[in-house]
Amino acid sequence: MASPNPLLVVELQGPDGSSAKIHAQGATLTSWITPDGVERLFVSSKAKYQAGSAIRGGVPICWPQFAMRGPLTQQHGFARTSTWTLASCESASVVFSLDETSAALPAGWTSAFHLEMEVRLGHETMTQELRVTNRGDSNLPFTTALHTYLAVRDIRATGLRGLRALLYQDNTRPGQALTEEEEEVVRIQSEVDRLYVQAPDRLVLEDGADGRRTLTLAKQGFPDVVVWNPDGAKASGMADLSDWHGFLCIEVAHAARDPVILKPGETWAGRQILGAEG
Ligand SMILES: O=P(O)(O)OC[C@H]1O[C@@H](O)[C@H](O)[C@@H](O)[C@@H]1O
Repeated sequence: MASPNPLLVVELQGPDGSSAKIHAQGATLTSWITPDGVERLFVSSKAKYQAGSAIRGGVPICWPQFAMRGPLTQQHGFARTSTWTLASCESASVVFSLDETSAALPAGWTSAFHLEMEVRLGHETMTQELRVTNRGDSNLPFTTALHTYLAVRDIRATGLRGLRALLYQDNTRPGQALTEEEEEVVRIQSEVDRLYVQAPDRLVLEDGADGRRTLTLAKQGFPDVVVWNPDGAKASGMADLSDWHGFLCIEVAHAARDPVILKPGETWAGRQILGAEG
């Protein structure tokens, strides 16, 4: 079988005039333009599109490990740095797949698996589903996230609804479990790197201080949510990041508590549904 092509890009057209682009490199969704012509995802202008690298922006897939929450020494795992294979494609949907025969595996990896990443455009919605099947004969544990870089006009004028009073683990203060404030809207005034435990299944992003452009983010199968923006000081040390003001990462995740443990033959699925309301 021919090797998957890291430069392959699939373009989708939604039934409502929306469009999307998905790169075979990491099966990374890199563009979702809603019918109003607005690009809803952020991709760094310094992003690298090459085998072995993760694309800085869009929706990289963290698997089989979110951050360093697992046995691998590779932050966020190898799904985002592997080149996936195009499995099927229609005008408004696509499925990419990855298994142990073509993934960029770390030394010592022995598990057999099959991943599928599906993107589907609907009416004012974009649905993205990750499916993981254990093809081996022993349990397959993993943590995971869809690391979504949402485009915002100005991070300082961005608000997020749905996190009120939630328990979170703060990655800028490791080891600390904290509780979010009682405010309805969380605003980003400095570096943020929080893993909210058992977050609600629907969040709303307000893009702009007036809250006029909103985006809803619904999740199924992912209990947790990560909110990340590095702010200026950390961003200056990231060679492939162009504009830290222009995005907020909201990452549906299964990472805070026990890993998913898939028995031989089992399949796990997690989904996010982004909806543009204006
Ligand atoms: O630079 P990377 O590996 O893409 O990670 C970016 C960020 O990803 C977030 O998910 C993590 O919570 C952050 O700690 C991390 O800095």
